[in-house]
Amino acid sequence: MLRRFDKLLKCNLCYISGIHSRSKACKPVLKNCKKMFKSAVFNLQEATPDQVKEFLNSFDTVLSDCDGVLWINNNAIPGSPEAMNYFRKLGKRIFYVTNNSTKIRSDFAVKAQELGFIAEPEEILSTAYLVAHYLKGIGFTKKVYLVGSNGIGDELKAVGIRHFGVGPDQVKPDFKSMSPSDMDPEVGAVVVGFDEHISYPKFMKAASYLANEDCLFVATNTDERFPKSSSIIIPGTGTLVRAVETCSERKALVLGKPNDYVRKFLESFGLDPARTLMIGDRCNTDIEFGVRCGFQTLLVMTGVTSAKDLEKIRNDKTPPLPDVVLPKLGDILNLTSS
Ligand SMILES: O=C(O)COP(=O)(O)O
Ligand SMILES: [Mg+2]
Repeated sequence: MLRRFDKLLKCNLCYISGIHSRSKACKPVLKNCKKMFKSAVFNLQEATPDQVKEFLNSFDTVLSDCDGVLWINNNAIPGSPEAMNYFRKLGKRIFYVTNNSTKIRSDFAVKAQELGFIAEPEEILSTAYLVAHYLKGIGFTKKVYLVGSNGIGDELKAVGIRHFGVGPDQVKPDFKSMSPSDMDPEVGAVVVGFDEHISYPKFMKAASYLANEDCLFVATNTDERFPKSSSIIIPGTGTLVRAVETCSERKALVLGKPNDYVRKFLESFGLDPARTLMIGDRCNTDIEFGVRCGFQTLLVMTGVTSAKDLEKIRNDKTPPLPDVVLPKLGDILNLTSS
């Protein structure tokens, strides 16, 4: 028999697929479904204390996105450390799954700890780490031309892969004077991650290496923007990846959420998808990833995807909607104490 909370989720799915009113399973919870007509996803704040309890009992593993769920830049989102630590106290296994490539795992763990989260480097799954793991896994022995930061560079170094390219390019007085002698014949892969020193010469080099079809093209993620704390837009890594794809006329192998490499990597931990919760602030990466993996999904509204975006996604039916939504992760604590 379906539990009450499962029924709610089912109704949500029925509604999205447009067969809500014909589904018998929905009838017992039509009252709740009416609320969903407004919000399109189940707002956990509208759950009864028993439903919240059931929700908390319905997963053993929590995968949380970082930027926009746990913190923005170097500031914790109020309540997020307490909520994550509460999950841990309940005995949940925790993984921090971030598309961010600017740090090695141990530095991410230090950042998390400084912001109040209990975190170990082994619990961090960042795209810098994934790139090194991927290249090592395929036995890559050549050099990497890296459009990215030291986060990726240090992870590559840790697995014995040579790389160069971090930091500002040595721009010649006239960029058109770049010649084949400026290219390193040992390069066998171009890796693109977040690079605050991105420049025209870097695009020229990346595209020129990629003109050799044996040269691998790997990217960390395609997030369009970082979550913002003011009206200033901070372009995300997707901006750079799409630019290199354009000038190289090739498609990158993208390792970060929502792509398959993260799922394959997590498989080694033996997670039960039905009892895993993916928390995110972005529907086209975090929630899409959770849905592809068969996880439960929780969207918080402290990062990229806004209520207005959700409405648009509901109409366009893409990317997938989350199962449940909360204004911020810390709100879960208020629901459990009532
Ligand atoms: O760095 C990014 O673009 C996003 O990082 P996130 O996956 O932790 O939100
Ligand atoms: Mg995020």
